[in-house]
Amino acid sequence: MSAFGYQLAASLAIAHALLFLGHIVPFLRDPYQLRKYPGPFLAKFSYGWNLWAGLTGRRTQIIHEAHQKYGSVVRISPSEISFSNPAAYEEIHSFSAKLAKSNFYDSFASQAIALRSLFATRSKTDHGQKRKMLHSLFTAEVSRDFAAPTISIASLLLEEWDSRYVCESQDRPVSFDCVPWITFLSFDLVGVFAFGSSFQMLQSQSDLVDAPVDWKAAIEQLGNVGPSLQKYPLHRISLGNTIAERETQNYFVGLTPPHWRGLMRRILRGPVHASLEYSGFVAEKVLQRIRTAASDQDRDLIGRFMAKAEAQASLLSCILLSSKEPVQANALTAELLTILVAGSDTSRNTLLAAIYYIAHDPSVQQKLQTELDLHLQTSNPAVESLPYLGACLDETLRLFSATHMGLPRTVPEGGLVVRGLPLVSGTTVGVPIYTIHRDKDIWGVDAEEFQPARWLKAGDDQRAPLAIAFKPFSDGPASCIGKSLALLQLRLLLALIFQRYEIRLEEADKPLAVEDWFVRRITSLRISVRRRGVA
Ligand code: HEM
Repeated sequence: MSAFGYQLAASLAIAHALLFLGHIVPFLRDPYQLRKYPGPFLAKFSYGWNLWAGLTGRRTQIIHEAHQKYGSVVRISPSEISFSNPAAYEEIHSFSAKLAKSNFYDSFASQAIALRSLFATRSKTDHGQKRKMLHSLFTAEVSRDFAAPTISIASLLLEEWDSRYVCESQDRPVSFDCVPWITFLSFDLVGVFAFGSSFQMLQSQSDLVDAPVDWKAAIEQLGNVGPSLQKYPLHRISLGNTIAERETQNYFVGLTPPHWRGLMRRILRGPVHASLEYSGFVAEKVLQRIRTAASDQDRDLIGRFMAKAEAQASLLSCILLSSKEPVQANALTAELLTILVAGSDTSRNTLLAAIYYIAHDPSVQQKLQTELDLHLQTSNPAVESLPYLGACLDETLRLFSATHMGLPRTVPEGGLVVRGLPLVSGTTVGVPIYTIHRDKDIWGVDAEEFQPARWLKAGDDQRAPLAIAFKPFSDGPASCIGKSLALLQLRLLLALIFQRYEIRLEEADKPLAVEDWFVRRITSLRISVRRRGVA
């Protein structure tokens, strides 16, 4: 063997030895005292199993199957335990529990802006302060201000569907993929909520938006918001694809152990760039909106703008007007980076799933339509009080929670006992929402089936156990801040869509086409629509 051959063999031997020691030594030392817990063999030694499960796009299903195989406590990485018992949710996520978000959330901190959003904030104290500040912008009362814009934006969707897909002869319905339409709708709605104006995607039938070519210039400008802001050369980016790439990247990086994250980001160079472009886009939108309030003429415009109820309640307007401090453009941008995603992706996928489930069962669709016809007046759609509509939505959120994984939390100093098991400080714990939503002990033998009636049949004594195992919006201090808005909009949209159309699935025998990342993503849903009451 040549000298080079010896060198190569020696290097490989050292690399293998290091790799072996790097996994075996921690396993033998067992710093988290997790050796006694069952789980996939590789997960005992390496974070690779968890990352591999993520890369397959079926991680929640894989962890669900691991629970079926190993029981209610499963070790899914050298430092992480998954609990499938619904009672563990309360112990981990309640207000009295002291667990902070795990280092998974570091990956959701913007690479472009030093400040963290509420969602990515891990320190309990900082998170509590931010939450207190933002709370008043997400109350049920504020959400109700968005009912009117939701109806008017939804009517654009319905007009488009009427003109394109409702044909004279209902014998040959036109089938189409409704995913792009619901995507445009969701972005337009979150645009109104966040910036006071829609992205007009339904009008343009495109999710292309203008973003600064030089994203860094827009970010730098955030630190120096003056009356005369710089203009940037812009280019068109697909907001849907950019956000999808950003979210997938955040999810993979979050599943990677912290010391390997730099390498992972280098591997995911394309999505990392998409994420930075997205930051530039949001920064530019924030700057534009602040500029609207900055000059004399714009103050006038803002005055008129604020007179409109829906604009008055827009997130940005509230922050701008309620803040006594000078506007922190970078803090706003950090928050909006999350809210544009959290407010569109989750609702979009939930709405698509609800359309799928309701259309899948003609008897469910008919019952819903009977309720809508009896009680819904277009002028005043009091959707909050419609029980079957509420049951359809709850059942959708049960079977299809947009955020469905075990939301990882870190055991604090001093350790913690979960379900009677002592856990040492630093251990990561989670309860997969996907799995507790399918627990047969709670939901019955038909747990896998879409049965809205289960919510109406449940007597008062049965509601408490159901509530313990129903966490689509999570629970406790870091639960979904947008829950009221999401529920209001989803109820309205479902009511408007199903009162107008009878919907059929083109491929009713096929399961939903879903990709499983941090937010579950429906990739296609082909339907046909028939105007109700039209022969
Ligand atoms: C069906 C729709 C929705 C579902 C299923 C949902 C679900 C969730 C869940 C499970 C969490 C906890 C995540 C975690 O701990 O890692 C969460 C957090 C959050 N959601 Fe939602 N969400 C929805 C809609 C919305 C909307 C419409 C908004 C805003 C407009 C929003 C904004 C947020 C924010 C900012 C957080 C972070 C809260 C915190 O850390 O305190 N969500 N959501």
